[in-house]
Amino acid sequence: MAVIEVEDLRKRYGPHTAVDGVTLTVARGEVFGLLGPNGAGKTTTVEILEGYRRRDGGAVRVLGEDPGHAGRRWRSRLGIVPQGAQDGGELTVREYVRHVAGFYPRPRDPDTVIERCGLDTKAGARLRTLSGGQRRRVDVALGIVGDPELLFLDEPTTGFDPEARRAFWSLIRDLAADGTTIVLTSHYLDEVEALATRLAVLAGGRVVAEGTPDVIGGRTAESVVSWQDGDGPHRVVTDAPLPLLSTLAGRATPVTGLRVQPRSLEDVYLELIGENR
Ligand SMILES: Nc1ncnc2c1ncn2[C@@H]1O[C@H](COP(=O)(O)OP(=O)(O)OP(=O)(O)O)[C@@H](O)[C@H]1O
Repeated sequence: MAVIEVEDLRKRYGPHTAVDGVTLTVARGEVFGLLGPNGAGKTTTVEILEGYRRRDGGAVRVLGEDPGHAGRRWRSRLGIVPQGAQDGGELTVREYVRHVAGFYPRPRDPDTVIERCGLDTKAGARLRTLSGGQRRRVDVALGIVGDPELLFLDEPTTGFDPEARRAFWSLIRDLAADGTTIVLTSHYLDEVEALATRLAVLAGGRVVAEGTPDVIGGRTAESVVSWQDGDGPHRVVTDAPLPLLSTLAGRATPVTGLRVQPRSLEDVYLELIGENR
């Protein structure tokens, strides 16, 4: 069943068209990645889906309702980790997470959420004393404490150290395995590749590619063959790797470090946004 249905979504800011006919569907339990350069329209699109921004055109259904007219009950089914971090302040992490849990009809246990977000040693610390990455973890805790059916994550791991990022990935996988639908906006392509079951690339307010991370943008149509020999490292992008491999196999001098890989998501992404600039 579709949790998000967007048809020909449009949004203008004065003369500037920020979202120019976006159509997409997200099914229950998917981790849907939204990629695109700065200014592509990702946050505008997501804020319309969250009911925080009005659209100028198109049809949108989120959890069966139009976000432009949905009420508090509908909102309590969403979890949102927006781009900007929450304010600091005099509350402790535990006080703040408990406070926000109180807004939801069936919240998760705040202490378990704090622990899952790697904040147990900071539960008693005041928000203003946290590092940037720790504050971001509080944002994630606030986004999931309501036990949302649909979770929006806008660049969630900015400022995370590598260990915290891996722990976050495992948290997201657990949430998805429990049936939470997740929309993940990120500039970290490795993050999207690791987590997304499907993704869309936005450029200039339009969807320029959509698919699973392994096939998007014709990723599997070509392979990258790389190896080393006496002349140094080599890298060839080809749609026919087998003849090249058999040539390399027949060489008198040895070839080392031979690898055959699909094109990286980064290569494909840069090509897509370059074509649609
Ligand atoms: N409130 C606003 N008023 C005027 N223009 C806006 C407003 N919000 C966004 N825009 C413009 O709309 C376009 C899309 O912005 P948006 O924030 O949706 O992009 P984004 O893909 O989320 O970018 P980023 O990766 O930088 O977060 C940009 O050109 C931006 O300058």
